[in-house]
Parts: sequence; structure tokens; C-alpha cells
Amino acid sequence: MQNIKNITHNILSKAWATLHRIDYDFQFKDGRIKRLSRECYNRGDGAAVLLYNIEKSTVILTKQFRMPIYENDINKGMSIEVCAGAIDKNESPESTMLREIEEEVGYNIENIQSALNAYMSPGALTEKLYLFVAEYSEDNKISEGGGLDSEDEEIEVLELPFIIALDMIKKKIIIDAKTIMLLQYAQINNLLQCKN
Ligand SMILES: Nc1nc2c(ncn2[C@@H]2O[C@H](COP(=O)(O)OP(=O)(O)O[C@H]3O[C@H](CO)[C@@H](O)[C@H](O)[C@@H]3O)[C@@H](O)[C@H]2O)c(=O)[nH]1
Ligand SMILES: [Mg+2]
Repeated sequence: MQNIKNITHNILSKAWATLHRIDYDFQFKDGRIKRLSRECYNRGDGAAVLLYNIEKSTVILTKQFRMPIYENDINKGMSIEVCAGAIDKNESPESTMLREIEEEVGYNIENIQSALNAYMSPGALTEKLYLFVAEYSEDNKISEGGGLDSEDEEIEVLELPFIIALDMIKKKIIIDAKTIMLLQYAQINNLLQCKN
């Protein structure tokens, strides 16, 4: 662990989330100490899940508009992603996930398995993502999903053959990191067969 001292936080923006400028004394390996400054965007942690069906070799994904993608890559604002959500205060990653699965894609799932933990952009975001996998079947379907009107969500639910989803990574149609990671996790661990 690096020798970090005299840490101070300055709030640059506090709206939906908090952007801090954090100043700190950093000791380099040669012993020099320098005061450094980094901006950190804090919107809490998040959770995401790949829902998969072994018999059908299918996965459930979502499609929604993402302003940061549109801002960076005009005409490419739509994003295909695994079901995911921000973890509320006093909520566990698991309970967040069960709630989000129902809200976004309309399934009532009881068992989810932890797959990976990941910082998606550790140079700027404090967010740690808890990544899960879970089996689904038609018996678990309880509503259309689509997200919450109260949060202005408009989420299209996609059920795709696993092999098609993997091909969408190759074709750069799926460009969301957590989604790529979970689909490749499923492939590496043979959770599903790559059949049409
Ligand atoms: N008004 C307002 N709404 C916001 C803002 N930022 C996000 N929202 C809305 O707040 C809701 C949060 O929905 P969640 O399902 O809880 O989160 P998410 O946006 O899907 O986030 C998931 O994916 C992100 C991208 O990979 C992850 O960063 C995040 O941890 C989580 O996994 C969404 O409707 C989103 O549009 C904002 O600045 N202002
Ligand atoms: Mg979401």
C-alpha cells in the first residue's frame, strides 16, 4: 500500500451524485512526497446480473438510451446491457439485484450467484460493481418489466440466443463493459451451450 497522508475532500458538485476533488500527500517509491489532486465521481456502488436459460440457451438483456454514450458517440445512444442498478443505501447487492430484475425485466428470481466484482473506471469512478449470474425460466415471468415510470426509465427487454449475444460483442453492437464481462464469464465457465 502506498503511503498516503493528509487527505482532504472538496465537493465540486453535489447533485444526483457527488464529485469530489481529493487532495493528498503521495509518497513515490524514491521517497519524494508530492501533494496530488484527483477528481472522484461518487454515485455509490452498483449490481448487475446475467439471466440465462440452459434449456433454451438464451439470455435476457435490456436496451435503453444512455446519455453518456450519446454524448461521446453521437447516434449511438442506445445501449444493450445486462439488467443492472444502483445499490440504494442499506441495501445489499443481492437484494438490489432481485428488485432490479423485477423492475427492469419482469422476472421473480430467488437464487443468484456472485460471479465477479469490478471497478469499471477506477481513474474516475468510486463505483464498485457486483456482478451476478442467475437462471431464469418462463415460470419466473411476472410482468413485462420495462423499468420504473417514476425514474423515467424506458427499457426494452430482449431475450436472445446466447450465440447471438456473443456475436453482438464481436460486431461491437454490445459495448457495455459489464455486459461483455458477464457474457464472456458465461462462455468461459460453460454456463450455456453456444447453439442456435
Ligand atoms: N434525474 C437523474 N436521473 C438519473 C441520473 N443518473 C441516473 N439517473 C437515472 O436513475 C436511474 C437509475 O437506474 P438504475 O437501474 O438503478 O441504475 P442504472 O443507470 O441502470 O445503472 C447501472 O448501470 C450503470 C452503467 O453501467 C452502472 O454504472 C450502475 O452501477 C448500474 O449497474 C435511471 O433511470 C437513470 O436514468 C441523473 O443524473 N439525474
Ligand atoms: Mg438499470
